[in-house]
Amino acid sequence: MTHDHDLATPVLAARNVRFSYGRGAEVLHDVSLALAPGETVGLVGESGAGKTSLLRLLLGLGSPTSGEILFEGRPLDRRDTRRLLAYRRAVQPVYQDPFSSLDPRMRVGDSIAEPLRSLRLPGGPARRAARVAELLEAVDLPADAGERFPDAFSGGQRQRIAIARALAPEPRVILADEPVSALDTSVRMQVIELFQRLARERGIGMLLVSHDLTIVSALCRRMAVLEGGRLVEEGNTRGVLTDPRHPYTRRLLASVPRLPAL
Ligand SMILES: Nc1ncnc2c1ncn2[C@@H]1O[C@H](COP(=O)(O)OP(=O)(O)OP(=O)(O)O)[C@@H](O)[C@H]1O
Repeated sequence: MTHDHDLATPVLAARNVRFSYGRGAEVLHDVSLALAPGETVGLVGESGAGKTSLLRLLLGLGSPTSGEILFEGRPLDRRDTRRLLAYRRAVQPVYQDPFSSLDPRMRVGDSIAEPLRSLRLPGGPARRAARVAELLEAVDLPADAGERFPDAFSGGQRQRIAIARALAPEPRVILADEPVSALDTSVRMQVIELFQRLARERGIGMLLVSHDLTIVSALCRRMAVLEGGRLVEEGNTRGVLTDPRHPYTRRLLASVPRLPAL
């Protein structure tokens, strides 16, 4: 696998994206957002703003009604299977609910190894087992965790397992939809710290959907604000949180009980 990626080209971008579910009303109106290599971006906005819809399109789980999703600078072509495979390896999701994102009948090690198989990464069983051990260590889980089933683990541990699985194909970006909001407050910060470490040590880019500005300010250098399907503000997180330009962002900030320390 080569790692000499072009540092100037965004890994993933939405360009003038419009989207509606079936014949329903449009839920994304001309949204453009780019993720540079290794960049951490927070996507915030109230419930129904379109955050999850945008994430789904970036994950390839649907197509924009108009506009494009660009991977490494070029639109995705469904017929180009080689490039599609590279995209599926490079862009990995982490979901909100770690209780429904893992197959309860599969041993944790098999769940983590599953993307290696389905994304056709080279290596046989021995190499996969070594990789699973490495991934468990990367997310601070004991080596024997791979032998057990998901029900042996707490919510925070399950989210670590989901993160290990997302890391398996050596992604360039992780798209995380409210990855800690289902967890107990006591373990939230630990999972956030894990994301921070992965971004720092592995240079993995991150698009983090959250309604929690404390988390966004801890993890994301840049942030974008969606309101009613439109990107109304975007910029350096510190800048946006200290000097919000858009009235909607000001209201969002005002609704946070305690402003994150900047
Ligand atoms: N499967 C669906 N079919 C039809 N409409 C949908 C579907 N999923 C979402 N919507 C609608 O699309 C709009 C945007 O929803 P979306 O889930 O993307 O927002 P969100 O910002 O992620 O909200 P939340 O924070 O509540 O998850 C909403 O009006 C929602 O009702």
